[in-house]
Amino acid sequence: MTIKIAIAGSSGRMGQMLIEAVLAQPDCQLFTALDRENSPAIGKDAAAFLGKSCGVNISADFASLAGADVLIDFTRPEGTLQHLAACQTHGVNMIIGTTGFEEAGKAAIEAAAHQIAIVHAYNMSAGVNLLVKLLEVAAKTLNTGYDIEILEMHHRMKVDAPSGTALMLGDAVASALGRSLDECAVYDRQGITGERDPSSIGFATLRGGDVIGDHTVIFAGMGERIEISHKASNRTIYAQGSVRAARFLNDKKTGLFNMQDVLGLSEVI
Ligand SMILES: NC(=O)C1=CN([C@@H]2O[C@H](COP(=O)(O)OP(=O)(O)OC[C@H]3O[C@@H](n4cnc5c(N)ncnc54)[C@H](OP(=O)(O)O)[C@@H]3O)[C@@H](O)[C@H]2O)C=CC1
Ligand SMILES: O=C(O)C1=N[C@H](C(=O)O)C[C@H](O)C1
Repeated sequence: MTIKIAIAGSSGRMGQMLIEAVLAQPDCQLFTALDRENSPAIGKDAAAFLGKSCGVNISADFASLAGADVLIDFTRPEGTLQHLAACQTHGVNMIIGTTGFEEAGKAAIEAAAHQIAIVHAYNMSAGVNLLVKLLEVAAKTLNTGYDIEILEMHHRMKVDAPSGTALMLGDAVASALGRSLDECAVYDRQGITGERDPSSIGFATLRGGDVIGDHTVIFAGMGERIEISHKASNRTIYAQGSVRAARFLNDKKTGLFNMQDVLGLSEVI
C-alpha cells in the first residue's frame, strides 16, 4: 500500500531532504508539497532542486492536503500550529520535527492527538534515540557524585536554543534521576555564579558554520568523566527517521507518539 505523504517547508533544509527521501521510497508517494505563501518556491516543481521534475508543484494551499495520509512538518512553531489545524480539518496524520515550541504549542499538539495520530520528536535519528536509552542507564548508574552538563553545537542558521534534542536528552536524564528538568535546568552562567548546585543539569549552546547537530552529555565526577556523544554528519538521518515514522503511523487513527515508539525502543530496558 502506498503512503501518500505531504511535506511542509518544502524549500527548507529538511524539506528538501524529505522530498528526496520520499521520492526514493517505492512505498511512498509525494502527494503535495507546501511552503509559505510569500515563498519564492511557490509554483516550482518540488524536485527542481534535484535537477528533476516530480510533477508536484510547491503550493501554499492547505486544501491540497485533502486525501493525504500524513504531513511531515519541519518548519517553525507558528507554521506547524497552522498545519496542525489544517491536518485536523482534513483528517491527515502528522509527523512533527519542528523544535522551539512554547508550552501552549505543546498543549495544542497533545490536544490534536485526540483527533489525528501524531509523531512528535525533536530528533528523528535512530542514533540520538538510542542515546536516550544509553543515558537512562548512565544516569541510573551514576546517580550520585556526578555533575551532568549538556553541550550542543549547531549551524549558524539555527534560530532556537538550546536545541530540542538537548532538551529531550536533559529530560531523559532528569526523569531517570526522578528530577523535573523545569526545576533543575540551568541555561545561563555569567558573573559570580557561586558553586555548582549538584542537583542541576547545565546546558551550553554553541552556534557556528554548517554543523548539522552535535550533542554531548557529560557526567563529571571526582576522578573520572563520562561523555556520551552523537554527531550528525548528514541530514538524511532525520529524513529516513521521518519515513519510518510515516510507515509507523499508517495504521493509526489517533494518539501522540515519539521516535522511541517508532523504533520500538519504548520497551527496551
Ligand atoms: N526533529 C528532527 O529530527 C529535526 C528537527 N529540525 C527542526 O526542523 C525545523 C526546520 O529546520 P530547517 O529545515 O533546518 O529550517 P529551514 O529554515 O531550512 O526551513 C524551514 C522551512 O519552513 C518554512 N517556514 C518557516 N516559517 C514558516 C511558517 N510560519 N509557515 C510555514 N512555513 C514556514 C521555511 O520557509 P521560508 O524559507 O519561506 O521561511 C522553510 O521552507 C527547525 O525547528 C529545526 O530545529 C531540524 C532537523 C532535524
Ligand atoms: O535545527 C537543526 O538543524 C536541528 N534541530 C533539531 C534540534 O533542535 O534538536 C535536531 C537536530 O539537532 C538538527
